[in-house]
Amino acid sequence: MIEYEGVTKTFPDGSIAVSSFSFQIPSHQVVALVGSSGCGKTTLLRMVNRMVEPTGGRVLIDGRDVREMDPVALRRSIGYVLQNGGLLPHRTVVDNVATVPMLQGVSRREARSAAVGLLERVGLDPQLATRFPAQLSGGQQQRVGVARALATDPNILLMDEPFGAVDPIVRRDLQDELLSLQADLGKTILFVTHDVDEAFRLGDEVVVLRERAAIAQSGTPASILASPANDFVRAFIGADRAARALRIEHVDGRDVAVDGQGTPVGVIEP
Ligand SMILES: Nc1ncnc2c1ncn2[C@@H]1O[C@H](COP(=O)(O)OP(=O)(O)OP(=O)(O)O)[C@@H](O)[C@H]1O
Repeated sequence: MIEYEGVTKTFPDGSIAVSSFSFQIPSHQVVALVGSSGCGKTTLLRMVNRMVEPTGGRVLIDGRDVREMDPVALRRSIGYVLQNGGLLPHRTVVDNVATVPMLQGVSRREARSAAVGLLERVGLDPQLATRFPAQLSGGQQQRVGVARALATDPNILLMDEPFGAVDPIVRRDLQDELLSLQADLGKTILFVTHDVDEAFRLGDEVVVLRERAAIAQSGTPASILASPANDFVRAFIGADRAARALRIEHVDGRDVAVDGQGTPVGVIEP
């Protein structure tokens, strides 16, 4: 479990990125932090692996204050996926995935062979393993980023807008892939996005943030959709969502779900 206890971050220039944020991320769950640009999502994420140190409050992992942990060991024990992949440009795909395990003492051969397995696992053709990152599409690079984050078999994955830079179809594929990996692996995942649909699709729980990481609402996607806590959440989860509000029509003895524009979107099973 990851716990934020009254966490605050004031940067040296006086800007307050996070003000008194408290939240618990249960183990083996995906929690999606969603909010507009600049609301403090990345700052929150980076506090877990100590890339940002809070100026107040504490972050605990399984009851232990992260400040008591060695930052390098901590970072190596937590998977981190960034929007642009964050891959090392001068190393091949397979070596990008194998590097951290090798730093941890795994032999080159073993690390490379595990890396190829992981690349397959995230849906990447193993033939691409000897390419360099620049020779891959954006979506393929993100898959490598996920494989690399998983290479040390961490309990925690931090994902910062990992699918933000790819087209909607590839994005959807990557989301599916993550959901299927998570069904097998059961990691504790903290996922940052500004896209409400993505947050609702991936999060077991969603935290809607406003400026300075104030929690506007948290809960399951269904509970937030069913009863937005206030006008901010209502506006944030999308004016267009009202247009998408579904209704049931009876057609040929079956219940068909129809959206706000009258487009049938599916059949309701009895
Ligand atoms: N090193 C820094 N020094 C000063 N201010 C910073 C620093 N890093 C972030 N901030 C400020 O803190 C606030 C939160 O930034 P953060 O990157 O956490 O937001 P975000 O929600 O992740 O935004 P985005 O979605 O645009 O990445 C912003 O106002 C930002 O300008």
